[in-house]
Amino acid sequence: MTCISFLFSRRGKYARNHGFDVEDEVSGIHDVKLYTYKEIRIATEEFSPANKIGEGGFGSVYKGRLKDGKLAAIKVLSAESKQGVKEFLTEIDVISKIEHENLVKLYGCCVEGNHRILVYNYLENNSLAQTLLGGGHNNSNIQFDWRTRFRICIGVARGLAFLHEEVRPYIVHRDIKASNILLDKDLTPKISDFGLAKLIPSNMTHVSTRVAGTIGYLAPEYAIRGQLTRKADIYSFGVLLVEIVSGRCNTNTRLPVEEQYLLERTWELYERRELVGLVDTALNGDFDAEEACRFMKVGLLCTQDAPKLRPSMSTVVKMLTGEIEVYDSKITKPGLITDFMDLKVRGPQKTTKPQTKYNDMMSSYNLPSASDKLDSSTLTSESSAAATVTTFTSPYDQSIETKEFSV
Ligand SMILES: Nc1ncnc2c1ncn2[C@@H]1O[C@H](COP(=O)(O)OP(=O)(O)OP(=O)(O)O)[C@@H](O)[C@H]1O
Repeated sequence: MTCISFLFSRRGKYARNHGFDVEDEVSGIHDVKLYTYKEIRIATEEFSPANKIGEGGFGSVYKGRLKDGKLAAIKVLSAESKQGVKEFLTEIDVISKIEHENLVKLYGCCVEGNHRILVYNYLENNSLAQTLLGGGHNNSNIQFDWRTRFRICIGVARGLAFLHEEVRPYIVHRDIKASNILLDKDLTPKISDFGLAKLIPSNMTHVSTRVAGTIGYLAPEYAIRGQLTRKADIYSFGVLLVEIVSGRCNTNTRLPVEEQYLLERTWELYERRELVGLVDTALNGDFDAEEACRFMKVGLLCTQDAPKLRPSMSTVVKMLTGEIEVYDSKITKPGLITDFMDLKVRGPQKTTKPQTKYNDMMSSYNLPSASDKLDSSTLTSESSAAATVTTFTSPYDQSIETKEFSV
């Protein structure tokens, strides 16, 4: 663990000097295998387009076969981004030291000249965003029956409980979402993409940080004040849980207005005691209704407005498996970022219509599905007197940076 703090303090120095001595930094990490660029070129057949399996905020991802015969997913950091170098180091730092059935495994990396490459265990069945939530636009023939979804939800919950409660310093992932849950050949879920993760010493209640994450999964208190605790991941997990049970993305502007925001819809149906109506129709009624409704109630608990009302991940695991009961009396309206936008936008301007700004923002992002990329690069929303400047920046994804607050 000393290795981690050593690494971070050195990183600060390099950052101030406008550069990262990446090779130097990587050599400070002992548990990671270093691949040569030649090995990577051979594994990916010279980065053949036929082997390209994805594109993320980080750069391109290729499938490759390593010298020892193992299949690997090879993430090539695009050359331009400084931000990417930081994330590259974070990712190595965080996952080279931990191992769990529900976390993606890093085999090693390549840092030669300008090349920054991460090498992972190859996972055969893509991400939940591309398969379960792919809306028929995917090549997957996976049948997400109720048992499979049950196992996936519990697997992700266990992976997160491990990060939050079993490693020291504990880790907040910060970007739990459907595209970061990969599935292996047995459909065991693996949490991936640790580029935004934060290591939080146990004597600190939270860290204040620039907000980064994905719209639709962000806990309101984190989006508003930038206060990061494990509860922000738990909120994102709650959103993901409801997505898995319902088979719907958290935001879908193609649906009728009252159904566009999944969490709002979940709360509405919960209040009407009609939660079962939200379960994915693709299951053709073949599911355990008691379990499915319990899962959605846990989703509501995880997304409660007050972070302290959200259960810890180990409690979530027990609620999902039925070891701990989920009491209706504990469930109140979830924290919705739509409400936060109302509040902020209304401010002293009493005439501003509730939700207008948020809806405008969402439609200008044109978010039909969680896996879609943005094409607008920056959108700024300013509420007049409060001098609140919320900048939504997205070179590649739906990331939010909140620059200033006055709540
Ligand atoms: N270990 C892996 N095994 C198989 N496929 C992978 C693996 N890692 C990534 N991929 C594929 O590459 C795609 C891009 O992954 P990456 O983590 O770079 O970006 P992302 O999570 O989709 O988006 P973002 O970086 O914007 O959050 C994934 O959606 C997945 O299809």
